[in-house]
Amino acid sequence: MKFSIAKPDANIISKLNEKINLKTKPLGSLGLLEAIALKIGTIQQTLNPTLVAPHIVVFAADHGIAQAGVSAYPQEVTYQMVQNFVNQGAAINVFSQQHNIQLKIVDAGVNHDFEGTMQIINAKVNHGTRNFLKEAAMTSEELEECFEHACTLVDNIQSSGCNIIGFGEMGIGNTSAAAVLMSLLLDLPIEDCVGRGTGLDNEQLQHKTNILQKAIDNHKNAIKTPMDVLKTFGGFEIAMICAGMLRAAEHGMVVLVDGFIASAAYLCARAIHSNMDDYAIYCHQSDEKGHRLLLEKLQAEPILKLGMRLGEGTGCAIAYPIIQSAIVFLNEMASFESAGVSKRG
Ligand SMILES: Cc1cc2ncn([C@H]3O[C@H](COP(=O)(O)O)[C@@H](O)[C@H]3O)c2cc1C
Ligand SMILES: O=C(O)c1cccnc1
Repeated sequence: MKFSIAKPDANIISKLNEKINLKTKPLGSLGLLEAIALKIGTIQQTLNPTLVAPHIVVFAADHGIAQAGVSAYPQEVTYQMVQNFVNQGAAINVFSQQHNIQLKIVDAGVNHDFEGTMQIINAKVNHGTRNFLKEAAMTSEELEECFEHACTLVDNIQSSGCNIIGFGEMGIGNTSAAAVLMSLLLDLPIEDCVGRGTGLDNEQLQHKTNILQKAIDNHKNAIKTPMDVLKTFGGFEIAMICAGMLRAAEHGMVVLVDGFIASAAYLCARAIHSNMDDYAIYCHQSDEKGHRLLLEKLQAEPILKLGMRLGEGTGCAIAYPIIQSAIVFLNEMASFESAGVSKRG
């Protein structure tokens, strides 16, 4: 599948900077809010950007690698949490509701049959991936299916008017997949990428690291492209987030990047299309060990650092009102001239 993501015209940057600098404040004093306003203005090619119909899409899927004892929780938590999403009980439910963000829950490949639960979008590719310690997590056809589902979904959301979208995930074992993606796509030792996920102790963390190193060794000769990495070690939810981000960028939408797992999907997306970076806002720095280094490698300054390590898109939801503040100051604050305030001498 090919994505055509335009490089936003940089001509507007000087005009946006001028507008930002003429606001009644010392130069640069709104810090990261100024960078966010500049980025969204550039994406939308306007001095008066808007945020319309914000959405968060949570993709859920199971992982064969969970059989290797790499998570502190059992696999059935994935489907139980999907039911919790439907019943409005999860963290992402309450935060999305708090900020008027529309939430969509997608079964990307959970090892459970939901039997037509209305509120779940059915994009099930399989009942979980295969165990990548032994074989590739998915087939090329399954990966392609993930891309198709995600693109259709983002097309539908975009045609409802949405211009800002975040992606979340649920899948026991997915910090393992994400750690391998990070290690291979950023060429870093696996030890620097592996973390405690849902809460492993030191011994379990060492086991997880050993397993992931073994898995990398088993497949390393077969991996050449970012799509190979995604197919071999990814999850259905991670592949759908990757494709969803690419499609959203293609539509000129603002893409909100959540925590460690969503960021690993983002690494795949930017490896597939280098213009992806122009559309991304990094919502928070997760407490999962590899995330600080991942963001550092992207030279990304996250909006928040709250010690959160949950996923589900919660970082996107929590950061959203701050992004709104960036838009509000750009559109509504007075300028030195309109307010009759003297400029710097
Ligand atoms: C109750 C519960 C709710 C969650 N919501 C997100 N995750 C997060 O934890 C999982 C990844 O961690 P690991 O790789 O260690 O399994 C993912 O499902 C992620 O979304 C949760 C985990 C649990 C247990
Ligand atoms: O940052 C995340 O996305 C994360 C970290 C730990 C567990 N689940 C998700």
